[in-house]
Amino acid sequence: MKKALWVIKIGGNVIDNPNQLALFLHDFAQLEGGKILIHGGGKIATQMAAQLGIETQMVNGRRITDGEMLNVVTMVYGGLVNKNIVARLQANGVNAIGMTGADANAIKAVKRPVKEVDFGFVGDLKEDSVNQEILSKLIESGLIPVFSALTHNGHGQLLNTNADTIASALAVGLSSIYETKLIYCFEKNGVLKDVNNDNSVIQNINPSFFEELTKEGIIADGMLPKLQNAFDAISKGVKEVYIGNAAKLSDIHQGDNFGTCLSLN
Ligand SMILES: Nc1ncnc2c1ncn2[C@@H]1O[C@H](COP(=O)(O)OP(=O)(O)O)[C@@H](O)[C@H]1O
Ligand SMILES: CC(=O)N[C@@H](CCC(=O)OP(=O)(O)O)C(=O)O
Repeated sequence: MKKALWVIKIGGNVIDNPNQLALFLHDFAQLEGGKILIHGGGKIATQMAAQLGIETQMVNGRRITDGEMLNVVTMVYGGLVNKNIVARLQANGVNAIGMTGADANAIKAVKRPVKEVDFGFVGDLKEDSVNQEILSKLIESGLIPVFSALTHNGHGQLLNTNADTIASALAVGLSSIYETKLIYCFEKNGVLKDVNNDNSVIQNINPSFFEELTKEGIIADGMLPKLQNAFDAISKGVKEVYIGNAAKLSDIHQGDNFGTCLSLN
């Protein structure tokens, strides 16, 4: 029987809130078994870029990343955010190790081809992007990898890669070794019928319902790529995918109490 592995993504709005982040990291530390954390930080990168006089442009939930913006996201995701999270996890008794895709050649990406939009230094992931061997070695040695939203192309180029996509690729890539459970944590209670009403959680979503909700405009903005990545993971062998509130991570063992559950049927 395969061992269980939690693959947990924490969103940018929680990272930007010190109290919520502290609570989440405390609960993450209590989760038993193998685990990986993936963090975003898009909101902080946008703020930092603005302070440097660099304008942010997002298309379909992805950041246009020219050379200057790549420098900003490398400093923010790979430095400021990643190292703070690692230090706080260490303080919670978790032997965390900060990672980008370049470290230990953990995740290789290809620069997104230029079509209607030139995204610049943005990386797309492929089926074989995740280095299962090195990651399972890290995990089996008792380390807890903490990934930022950066990958590399194997030729010296760092690439900015959506953190939801990295989480999905890690869950898929490691599913041949572990029974992976992918959990997207953010500041709301789940996928909501009314984005302003945290009591309107939709408990189950399958692909046809997803299509319906998208057409009706109920699912929009950053929730769109999150759900696309979530369904991609399930269709490629990830057993469980949930989207819910970072503050309720300790409920995850009783699946039904945690946000929105995604399934193929
Ligand atoms: N139906 C929905 N339910 C919940 N959030 C939604 C929905 N539609 C759009 N959103 C928006 O999507 C955001 C989450 O996406 P994003 O900001 O990219 O999060 P993260 O940083 O966690 O990946 C929420 O903060 C919310 O504003
Ligand atoms: C290519 C691309 O868009 N990368 C994302 C990576 C960060 C991220 O995903 O952060 P959140 O999870 O906080 O949104 C970005 O730069 O915004």
